[in-house]
Amino acid sequence: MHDILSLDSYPLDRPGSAEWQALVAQAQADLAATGMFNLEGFFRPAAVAALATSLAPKFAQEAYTHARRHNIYFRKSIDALPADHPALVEVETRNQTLCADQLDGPLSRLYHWPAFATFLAATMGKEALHPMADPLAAVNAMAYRAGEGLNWHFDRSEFTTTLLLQAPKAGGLFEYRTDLRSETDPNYEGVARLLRGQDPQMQTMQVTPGTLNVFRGKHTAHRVTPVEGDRPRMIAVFSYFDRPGVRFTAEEQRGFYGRAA
Ligand SMILES: O=C(O)CCC(=O)C(=O)O
Ligand SMILES: [Fe+2]
Repeated sequence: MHDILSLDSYPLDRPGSAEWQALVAQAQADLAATGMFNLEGFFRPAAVAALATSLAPKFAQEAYTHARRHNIYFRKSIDALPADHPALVEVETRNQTLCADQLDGPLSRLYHWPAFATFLAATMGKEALHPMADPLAAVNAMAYRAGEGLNWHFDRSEFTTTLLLQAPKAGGLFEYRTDLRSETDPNYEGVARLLRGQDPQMQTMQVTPGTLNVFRGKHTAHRVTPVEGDRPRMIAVFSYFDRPGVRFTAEEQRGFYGRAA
């Protein structure tokens, strides 16, 4: 893994060592304070540049154009809400996705490296995390070209792990509103206010390519604003779960990837 990861700075290959424990403790402190942590330069700059270059033609030729209108919940309806409630207002998303079965190479290697899941589990205070058994969802790469983004949503999984591969010239900002809802309070009025663009607690995160970001997105609403300019924003998304064998349903696969596998 030394060829692609900065293991001198981020000793994921030495689980249990003092320096590994210090890194885990720092990540946990960041998560508690801000709902996320970033490891800047986690992926080596040369490796991340090479990966972006190698993925560009794949995006052009093979990617699924994910284009749809959806609400912040990615659900057709919410039992407690009338269909015209402002929390259900629809937004538009459009981006390019490469699925796990289209990604061999460094992203797949990292996803299946047991020490990566071990580290992520430790930061989350979990005994273990497991790769998905889903041939499409496990690890994805997404590209956002000019005018494309990912609109407001809550994640289905408790947290999301991403690696920025390429930054756009402008736009493509990651905007988020921490703890907009909770397990006990859906805060529909707060959701409506955010969607109206009137939430003063909305924040923006900017990271450099090669940064590993772990983000608690289940209750923190977030979006990627439309990219501007001719350099796409490219990002990898890694999905792990508490239990082994997790798969999307065929319907979920078709919704996200336009095909089932
Ligand atoms: O592209 C990003 O930075 C966000 C990705 C994201 O929110 C997701 O995959 O759920
Ligand atoms: Fe998300």
